[in-house]
Amino acid sequence: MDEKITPAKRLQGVINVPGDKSISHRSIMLGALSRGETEVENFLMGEDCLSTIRIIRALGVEVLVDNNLVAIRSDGLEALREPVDVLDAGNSGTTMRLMSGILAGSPFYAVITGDDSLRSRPMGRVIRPLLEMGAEIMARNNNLLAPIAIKGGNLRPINYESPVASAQVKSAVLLAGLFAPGCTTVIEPNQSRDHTERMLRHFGARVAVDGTQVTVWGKPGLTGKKIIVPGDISSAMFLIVAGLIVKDSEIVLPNVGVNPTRTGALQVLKAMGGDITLHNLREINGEPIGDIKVRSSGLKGTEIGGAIIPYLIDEIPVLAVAAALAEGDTVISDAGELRHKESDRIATVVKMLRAFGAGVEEFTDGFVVHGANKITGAVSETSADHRLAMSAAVAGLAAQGDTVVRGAECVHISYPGFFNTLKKLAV
Ligand SMILES: O=C(O)C1=C[C@@H](OP(=O)(O)O)[C@@H](O)[C@H](O)C1
Ligand SMILES: C=C(OP(=O)(O)O)C(=O)O
Repeated sequence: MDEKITPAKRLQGVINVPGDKSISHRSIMLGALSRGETEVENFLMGEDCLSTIRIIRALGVEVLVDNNLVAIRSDGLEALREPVDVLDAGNSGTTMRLMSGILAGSPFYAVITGDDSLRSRPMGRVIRPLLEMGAEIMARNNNLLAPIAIKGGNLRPINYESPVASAQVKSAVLLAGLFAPGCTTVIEPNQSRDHTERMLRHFGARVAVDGTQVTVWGKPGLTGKKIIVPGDISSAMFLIVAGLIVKDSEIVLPNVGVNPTRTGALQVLKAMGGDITLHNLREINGEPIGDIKVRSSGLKGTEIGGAIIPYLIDEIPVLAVAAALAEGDTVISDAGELRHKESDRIATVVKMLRAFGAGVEEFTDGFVVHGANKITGAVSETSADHRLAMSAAVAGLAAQGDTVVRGAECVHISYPGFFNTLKKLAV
């Protein structure tokens, strides 16, 4: 499906962004491992999270869906049953990697696969530690790629030093650690998002965090809980950048998750000169949330690299759009992980920005954007990558001339209703 974007004169409105994708996945998985009922409000009904629901159902746990409300009923850690067919994680890396940890702990045989994109993404990073914990695992291409066949059970706890800062790797090992007697520890090179740690505590697990080191105590008695999913800061970021780069705009986004391991892009945009303010800060189910207000601003180029990268990894495509309209250069480095997402997001972002007429140079682990105060409308291919499609649409709002976003239906992965929201804001 193609979506046509016309330049916006200004953007104005109050928008409730959909529920956080990372937290939605985890609410279903931890609900399925907890005794009793878990009720999830504001669940993200995006394709990725629906893949998680389908898999949990295929493992024998009841999941009821009513609009954005989800209820899970489970008998606890040992409730899952051997699935009769292959499990399909679709486009979702989070589903495949976190579920691999749960399957490694469960005493039965299961095979998990995904779409073309997911079958080309690195899975050795979760398979290696799970093998070390004692799971039997076979996967394509020498245990590097899905489909992954897992015969789980009888795990031992490990101390795992992860070579990558990845919440999916950390979470896979911590979730497997729930099934192992004793303490399982993960150490990361830099801290990644900590939703798993926060939610494990909420459900009653014992978790210790010391800098980049996280330990979970195995065999906990988890109990069902109520979860209210905050608005997704990663989805909000498309509207925030749009509000900054389209003249005379003012947008308010209530109830958005502002967990510090997710707000790197807010820091960067503020340092670039963005008028972004946070209001009504509070906490729900162990996650900080607040209301975000953004006004159009003149932006300056910046440098993005080092320990902040995991705190803004999914926002780099849209930050690159902001950089294209900023004064001066923006350099993004230490971001090699982008090559392992739904598309190779270094190559695809560079190609997208060039289509809009921006000056960009590609490196192995990042790129530099030569900012200018003008970009021109483009036909943007999206490589079936939701974040690319939404970034191109945001660029189109501030470009001169019309833009066409090809394959725009992929936004359903994380932000159903995205294009309607843009239309509503363009008063
Ligand atoms: O744990 C999660 O929910 C996620 C972790 C990140 O991936 P990595 O762990 O591969 O960095 C992120 O890019 C993804 O969108 C969601
Ligand atoms: C990388 C992403 O998700 P996942 O790894 O779950 O496919 C994303 O949503 O940008």
